[in-house]
Amino acid sequence: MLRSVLRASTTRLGVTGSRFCSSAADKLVITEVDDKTGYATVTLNRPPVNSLNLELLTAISETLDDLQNNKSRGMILTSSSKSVFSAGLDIMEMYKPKVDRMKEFWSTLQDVWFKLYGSPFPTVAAINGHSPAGGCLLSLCCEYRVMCQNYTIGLNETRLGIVAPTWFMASMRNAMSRRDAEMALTLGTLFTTDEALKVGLVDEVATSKEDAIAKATAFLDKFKKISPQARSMTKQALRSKDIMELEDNRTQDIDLFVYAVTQPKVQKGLEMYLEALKAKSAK
Ligand SMILES: CC/C=C\C/C=C\C/C=C\CCC/C=C/C(=O)SCCNC(=O)CCNC(=O)[C@H](O)C(C)(C)COP(=O)(O)OP(=O)(O)OC[C@H]1O[C@@H](n2cnc3c(N)ncnc32)[C@H](O)[C@@H]1OP(=O)(O)O
Repeated sequence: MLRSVLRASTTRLGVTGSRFCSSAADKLVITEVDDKTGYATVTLNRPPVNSLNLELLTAISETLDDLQNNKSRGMILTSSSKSVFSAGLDIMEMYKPKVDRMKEFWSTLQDVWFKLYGSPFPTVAAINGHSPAGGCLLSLCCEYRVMCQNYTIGLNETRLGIVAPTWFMASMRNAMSRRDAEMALTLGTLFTTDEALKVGLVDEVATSKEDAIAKATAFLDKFKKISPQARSMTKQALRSKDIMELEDNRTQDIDLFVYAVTQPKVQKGLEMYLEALKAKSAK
């Protein structure tokens, strides 16, 4: 039985700050905690495609703080959309950008990655829709991925003429073999659910969102008899090299992002990609 909305952070209009929930529907991130298990289901709620803009990333970051402060027993990350988990970074944050906002945007994405990839509590992504690029990254930060049938997932940055940062790559390498990660990253492969299962990009396939949540819960249940402290220390030790690498290079990483994305050739590529997306959605 879902008990409470721990916190529903940041309204969809992008007002920074937080309010305790009145109506969850207008929140960018909805958090519900199950009374019995103590697990939090965190639902991304930025229609139509949960593209990750500064406001949504801020809401995710605040939610992860809340879960950590409340000593969460586990988190299931999912989406309110019927067909998209997350369309990745909001391309509008990168197309004709204002540099100050762009820096804040990237720094907030880094925060989300630190908090999710390094979270002390166990995390599962219930991927109930397409999950390209930044959407795939969010799921890769989790320890386990359950994906519904007939969607696509992958780090497809090279298809947009951009390069996935090294910490995106490290997250993928943590889930699948180095060889498969290299092929996937260089080709910008978007895997179908079944293909993703074969290469280990996802761990289980589900028949519906409910089935995905049930499987995610079963994964979290596996830790019932394991010491939470031993579990989290083990996870963090395994991931610490990747985390320290970005910690040591945060500013350079932001500068590189700004430099790369503001290149005229990259801007042109983003413009064409956006046009193609809009033309497709207009059909
Ligand atoms: C070694 C390292 C060296 C250097 C590295 C240094 C720097 C790195 C520099 C940059 C790194 C950037 C990393 C980027 C990561 C990203 O995440 S980029 C985003 C990639 N995302 C995608 O490619 C997905 C695009 N979207 C889709 O494919 C589809 O929308 C979908 C399959 C997700 C869903 O399909 P549909 O349900 O059919 O929905 P529509 O396509 O009709 O879309 C509805 C609506 O939403 C708009 N939209 C979709 N995706 C985005 C997006 N990502 N951002 C902004 N807007 C998006 C789409 O245009 C439609 O809009 P309208 O036409 O309705 O206005």
